[in-house]
Parts: sequence; structure tokens; C-alpha cells
Amino acid sequence: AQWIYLNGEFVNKEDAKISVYDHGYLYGDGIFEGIRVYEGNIFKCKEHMDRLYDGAKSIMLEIPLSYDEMQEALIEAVKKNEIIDGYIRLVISRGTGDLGLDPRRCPVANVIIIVEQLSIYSEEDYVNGLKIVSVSTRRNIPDAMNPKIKSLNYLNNVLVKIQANLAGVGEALMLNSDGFVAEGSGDNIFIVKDGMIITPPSYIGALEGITRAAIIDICNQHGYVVKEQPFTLHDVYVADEVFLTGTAAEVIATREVDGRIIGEGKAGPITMHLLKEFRKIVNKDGVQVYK
Ligand SMILES: Cc1ncc(COP(=O)(O)O)c(CNc2cccc(C(=O)O)c2)c1O
Repeated sequence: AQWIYLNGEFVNKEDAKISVYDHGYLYGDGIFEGIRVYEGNIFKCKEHMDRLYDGAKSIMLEIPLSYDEMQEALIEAVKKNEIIDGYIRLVISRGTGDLGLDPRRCPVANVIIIVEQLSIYSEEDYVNGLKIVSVSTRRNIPDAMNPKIKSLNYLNNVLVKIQANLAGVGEALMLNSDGFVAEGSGDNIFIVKDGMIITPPSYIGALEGITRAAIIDICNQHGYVVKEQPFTLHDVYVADEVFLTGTAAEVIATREVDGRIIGEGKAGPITMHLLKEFRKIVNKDGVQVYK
């Protein structure tokens, strides 16, 4: 059976229900995290929790569990579902209220933890790289709905995914309102040019990816020149390598962008090296559930 953590209780998947008056459902009023478990290790648990609590503070949502209680709930949910390698979706909504927008009508937030087996990209995808496009849908502007907040407002991302689907590809890039490359619908982007590794700075209007941060660390540890600076689609097209990073994607190469073949048209050497180094740390840096 699959057990869902719902407000302090574990309930069967079929019984895991929330009210239609939940403001996460009605208005996307809430925040979430996607976290991976590798060999019983909740990878980068602290970083995910920090981002979650920062997002909650930013939207003035009070999470009814302390940091330690939340971490215990995550551990319990992984154990209860006997997950060794899998994926945690942690969802905090404003809670059940009335039909008005006012968060003050939601006395307590709803806390949901879903733990599942993982469906990931094929090893072939990692070697061949993905074919992607850029789309007309721009990233939310930071002073309207800050992309640094991993909120339940994912329609911006869904619209990008729809355009990717229509283009027959698996992922698509968003620009920001100034025309600089922001990120993919569910991942951050890096380009490699003449040995230099570049990723957009977080002020560009993108989620501060935890995988992105891990890759920057790995680059520094391995003597790569890595910079956080804005770039355009032109820079992507003429790059030697392009790759995307995310909890689900890990480090996945891009072989073609808007019809332009990137490098040799497959995962580049630096991309493959970074993926190898990334996979060395995923069962270490985090919270060990079973040890
Ligand atoms: C908009 C956006 N940008 C970047 C990332 C990568 O951030 P992390 O390196 O911290 O994960 C995300 C996160 N995207 C994400 C996280 C978990 C699962 C899935 C999925 O596609 O199922 C997507 C995201 O949603």
C-alpha cells in the first residue's frame, strides 16, 4: 500500500483527500518541494527544507510543524513506504478556508507528504541528450510572482510544458522579460563555451535550484571556471555543451535547441563528467533514513 502523510496522520492513497475549499486547490496558494531519495538518503534535505521555510515566510504562510518535526515526518514517510530510491513531494497549502482569497480565513495550513518510486530519464537520454526548444511564454517577473518561491502557482511552467508538447520535445526554455534565458519548465540551465561553464544568476528570475548549486560546487571542486551571468539564446545556440539540472533531471545534456545542433549533437565531455561527480554524492549529502 502507499501511505500519504496528511496533517500528521498516515492515510491510504485512496483516502488521501483534502477539501475543495483548500486554497492550494482554489488559488495555488501554497508551496512545495520535490526531493529525491537515493539509497535511503534524503538528498540535500536541509537545502530543500530551507527553501520551503523561506518560501513559507515570503508568502506569510505558517507551517504548523517545526523544522525538526517536518524532517521527522519526511523520514517517517520514507520509512512507512519502504522507499530506498524514490521521490518525495512535500506540499504545504494555505489550508481550508472559504471562497474568498483572504488567507486569514484559512486557520491552519495543510501538510501533505507523498512518497513514490521514481520515474526518471533513460540512460540513453543522458548520453544522447534532449532535444529542446525555447518558447514565447516568459518566466514570471520577480516583482509579480517571484520564481524563487517554489509555489503551487505552476501554470507559468505548465504553459511552457504545453508549448514543449506541441513542439514534440520533452523540455523548453523560458526567457525572462528582458529576453535573457531564465530556465526550463522544471530545471535550471548551464552552457559550456571554451571550457567556461555559465548559468544564469538567480536574479534573472529563476528558481534557485538545489541541483544547480550542487553542480556549481562540483565545478569549483574540480577546477572548472564557473560563472553566474546572464546569456541569450544566441549564446545557447553557439555553446559547446548545454545541460539542464533539477531534482528529477539530475544533470541532463541538451543535444539540440531550436533546431541548432549543440556541439557534437550529444552529451558533451564536461556534462558527462559533472553527472558522474554528481552521482557520487547523491547517497551521501543528506539525511540517512535507515542508518
Ligand atoms: C522551475 C524550476 N526550476 C528549476 C528546478 C530545479 O530545482 P532543483 O534542482 O532544486 O530541483 C525546478 C525543480 N523542478 C522539479 C523538482 C522536482 C521534480 C520535478 C519533476 O519534473 O518532477 C521538477 C523547477 O520546478
